[in-house]
Parts: sequence; C-alpha cells; structure tokens
Amino acid sequence: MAQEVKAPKISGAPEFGKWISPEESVGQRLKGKKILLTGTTKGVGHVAQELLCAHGAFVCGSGRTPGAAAAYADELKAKGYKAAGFDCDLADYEAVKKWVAQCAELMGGIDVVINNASHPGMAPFEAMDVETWNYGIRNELDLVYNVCNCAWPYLKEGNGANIIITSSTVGLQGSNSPQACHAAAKGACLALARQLAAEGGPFGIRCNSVTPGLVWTEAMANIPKEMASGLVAAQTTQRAIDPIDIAYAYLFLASDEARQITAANIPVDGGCSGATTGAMQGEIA
Ligand SMILES: NC(=O)C1=CN([C@@H]2O[C@H](COP(=O)(O)OP(=O)(O)OC[C@H]3O[C@@H](n4cnc5c(N)ncnc54)[C@H](O)[C@@H]3O)[C@@H](O)[C@H]2O)C=CC1
Ligand SMILES: C[C@H](CCC(=O)O)[C@H]1CC[C@H]2[C@@H]3[C@H](O)C[C@@H]4CC(=O)CC[C@]4(C)[C@H]3CC[C@]12C
Repeated sequence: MAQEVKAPKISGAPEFGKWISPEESVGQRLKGKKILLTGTTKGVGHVAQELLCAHGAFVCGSGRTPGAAAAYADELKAKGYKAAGFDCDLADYEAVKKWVAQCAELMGGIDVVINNASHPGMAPFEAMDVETWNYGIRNELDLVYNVCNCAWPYLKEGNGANIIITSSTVGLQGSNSPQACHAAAKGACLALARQLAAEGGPFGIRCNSVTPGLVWTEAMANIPKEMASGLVAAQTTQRAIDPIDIAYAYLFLASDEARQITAANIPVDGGCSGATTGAMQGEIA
C-alpha cells in the first residue's frame, strides 16, 4: 500500500542569497555533510570514502565481506576522519532498511546517498540464462531502488539533499563486450536518476548520475595488455581512468557547489561518449 506523501518543502517565490562564499569552501567542500556511500571495501567506493571524509563529510560505507567495511572505516577514523562501515547485502531490502536506519542514527540524519556498489551478471546474450540476468538486475538496479527508497524519508529532512547513481558508458551506448544485462541495468539507472530528480525537486532533493568509462580498479588488473591499450586508445584523453576520477565527480555532485545541478549525467569516460578517436574498444571477455 503506497504511503501518504507529505506536502512539498519548496513553493512560492524564490529565496535569494548566498549559501557559501569562496573562502568558506576552501578544503571544506563537504563540511558537515552526512553521506551514505555503498560499496566501500574496494574499487571506486574505497577511494571515494577517504576523499569525501577528507573534505569534511561523515561517510558511512557498506560491504558484503563480513567486517571489511568496518575495518576500513576504522583506518579512516585513525586518520581523524568521521567514518563508519557496516556489512549489508544491498540486494536485500530489509537489510538495507536496517543499514540506512543505523547510519542515520549514527550521523544524525542523511544528506547524500551515493549508489556506487554494483555487481554485473556478464555473458554473451545468446548464452545469458535467466539466473545471470536476474543476478545482474538484483545487484545493479534493484539495490539502487532499495537504498534510495529506504533513504528517501531521511533525505527529505536533509541539508542540501541529493542522490548520485553510478551508471556506465554502456548505459549510453552499446559495446562489443558481452554485457546485455549490465547495459540494461545501467541504462535504467540513468532513467531512474532523472525521475528521482523530478519527484525529489519539490522536497529539496537533487539527483544526478555518473557514467564512468573503463576504470582501472583492482578487478581490472588481469585484463590482457593489448586489450587494455585498446580500451584506453578509444578515449580522447588517451589516459587510463583512475578510481579517484570517479570519486572527484562524487565530491562535486554531493557538494553545495552543484546545488543547481539535478537530473544531469556526468560522463567520466575520457571522452568516449562524446568523441571518437577511431580506435576500437577492446572486448572484455
Ligand atoms: N570499473 C569500471 O571499469 C567501471 C565501473 N563502473 C561502475 O562504478 C561503480 C564502482 O565500480 P568498481 O569500483 O569498479 O566496482 P568493484 O567491483 O571494484 O566494487 C563494487 C563494490 O560494490 C559491492 N557490492 C556489489 N554488489 C553488492 C551487494 N549486492 N551488496 C553489497 N555490496 C555490493 C562489492 O562488494 C564491492 O565492494 C559500479 O557501479 C560500477 O558498475 C562503471 C563503468 C566502468
Ligand atoms: C568485467 C567487469 C565486471 C567484473 C566483475 O566485477 O565481475 C565490468 C565492470 C564494468 C564494466 C565496464 C564498464 O561498464 C565500462 C565499459 C563500457 C563499455 O562500453 C566498454 C566495456 C566497459 C569497459 C565495461 C567492460 C566490463 C566491465 C569492466
């Protein structure tokens, strides 16, 4: 049964005035922000949790390996940052509801939700069985619904509230990698981000997406060298994308610097989605 929706927060004449001044923002771009960040035990999320903490945020992370997210958060706390980490299978709605409530209680609310965690089901389409498809939808799309739906009531009370959904260049364009489910789920993430921006606007909630190209995380270490150079050659920047490049996009979109940016997508793909170098993208088996 759908719950009753409270009246929108914003109506009537615009309020003019400054939220931040340039000197105030130096080194404190996320001062006081309370951030939920999914998937912090490795890859982009691991780098992003430290970067966002370093810019003044309190960041609560999550992981599937028991104890891993908490252990990493302890390392960040030892550096003087405000961080926490909990075990949570984000594909399990009830587990997410508990995780979100735990984090909201710990931080005293939630201002930002960054849907970074994801795990694709990969196979050539003709060989993609229903289990692989359902696994990918559960772990690339359903988990975004779970986290955003559970966090929504807290965001309505948040300060400069916003959601970031991490998609992929494959959500924008097909590729020669065997990833039909990954493409479908990441394309749906783009549509969901625009819709949540529309429904969140009256409640002061922004929503944006990020579409990374190939990011050189630990998981990519065993990609054959000729394939790796093929993938980078397809980027106009001709430089491998580092996990921190995605984390910088999170930092900007989460901050009040992006207060007038919503329903937007930021490609962090070395130029792949906007221009071609003529070089072929290598196929990732
Ligand atoms: N690495 C790449 O080349 C690209 C990555 N992306 C996207 O960027 C985001 C981050 O990617 P990476 O850091 O490379 O991923 P990763 O595989 O290194 O890390 C993903 C994290 O999410 C967690 N996770 C996955 N499913 C989960 C679940 N059901 N419950 C709890 N935790 C779960 C994993 O345990 C892991 O900690 C993902 O959304 C990915 O789809 C998009 C395009 C390219
Ligand atoms: C094989 C990777 C998943 C490994 C795993 O965790 O099981 C895929 C994770 C992200 C994918 C890449 C991403 O979607 C961006 C690129 C999209 C594109 O157009 C070319 C293929 C990608 C490099 C794509 C390849 C598969 C991943 C690395």
